[in-house]
Amino acid sequence: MTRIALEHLHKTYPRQAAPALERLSLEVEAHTLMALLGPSGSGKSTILKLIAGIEDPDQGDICFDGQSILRIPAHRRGAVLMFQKAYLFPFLSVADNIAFGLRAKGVNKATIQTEVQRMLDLVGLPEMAHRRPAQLSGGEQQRIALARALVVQPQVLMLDEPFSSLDPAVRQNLQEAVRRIQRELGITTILVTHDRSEALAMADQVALIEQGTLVAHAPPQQLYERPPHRQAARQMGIDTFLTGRVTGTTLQSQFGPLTVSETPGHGGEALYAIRPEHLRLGHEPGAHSLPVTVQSQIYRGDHVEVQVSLGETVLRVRTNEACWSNGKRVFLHLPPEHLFLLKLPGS
Ligand SMILES: Nc1ncnc2c1ncn2[C@@H]1O[C@H](COP(=O)(O)OP(=O)(O)OP(=O)(O)O)[C@@H](O)[C@H]1O
Repeated sequence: MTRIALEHLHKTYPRQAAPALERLSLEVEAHTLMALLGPSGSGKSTILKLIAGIEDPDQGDICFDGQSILRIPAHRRGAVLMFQKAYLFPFLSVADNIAFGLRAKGVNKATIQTEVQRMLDLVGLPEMAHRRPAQLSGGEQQRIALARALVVQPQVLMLDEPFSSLDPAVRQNLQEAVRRIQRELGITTILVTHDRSEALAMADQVALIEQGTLVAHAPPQQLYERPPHRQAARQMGIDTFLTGRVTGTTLQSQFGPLTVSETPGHGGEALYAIRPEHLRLGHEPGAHSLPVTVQSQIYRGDHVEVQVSLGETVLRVRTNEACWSNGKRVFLHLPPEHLFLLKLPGS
């Protein structure tokens, strides 16, 4: 039942010119999973380190259910952290690894035994109690690390890229397990990732972090389908932006006139975006098309990524056909219903 509030967090590491976090505020509702998504070095792990008490903020506050935790020592905050590597104790059995935190708390032997088995069942490895970490696969080690983190019944679970060293099948399997367990226990969880699909698949809310600041946060589908501004749209994989004035339903874009169905309600400059999978390529012009030149085509199994140039601008199109030869003049279709408005910078 823990709601986390990060309030104007500011952190500059010693001998660093730029702050790792710049007055960042964010709330994580109780029982939910918040994914922090952002490029390398954007400050995601620093947020976890501040919550865990590994580092202290220069300014700002961190509250659990309205109470500041900054004066509470790290080991009493009830926040556990799981990393990319499992860091299990190699000479202890799986059961002893999981029991470690309970022994440190002086919990009696019978309770420890029950709790360890409960955790092994929870992470789907009920028969593994007597194995050593070296006898487990990478995915199994991560499940044991999760069991070890959860056995102490923490208030907050923090996951720092816990799946990034695993192969895709194991990774998906563990993502699903973590999501199931998180929901079952209702534990407030923060997941750090730079994998967009992972954030979208797992989170109740996704927070986009860039250069130590919060760019946007919203439920995954909302953020993916309607990012609020260009910066968020870029992080959601969009790179086709159109600007210009709208008269009636015609956008006088930098590439030529285009029909839009959503209009800004003012006569000034407007900014539109369209997802790569909503762009269409064709050999014939149409009502909502622009002439482009094919630059390259990359076959990606479930889709083909085609890069086309429109004057100086290069755009990415996601299609199902691999028939676009380099240098060919074709037509890029922009369905009006998929062109959506973004906030203009400073608005
Ligand atoms: N202990 C430290 N001392 C000095 N600078 C640090 C330290 N830890 C992090 N930084 C710097 O702070 C910034 C934010 O780092 P942080 O690890 O929080 O980013 P991140 O988004 O988690 O990156 P990644 O995805 O690569 O793990 C980076 O510029 C990094 O170099």
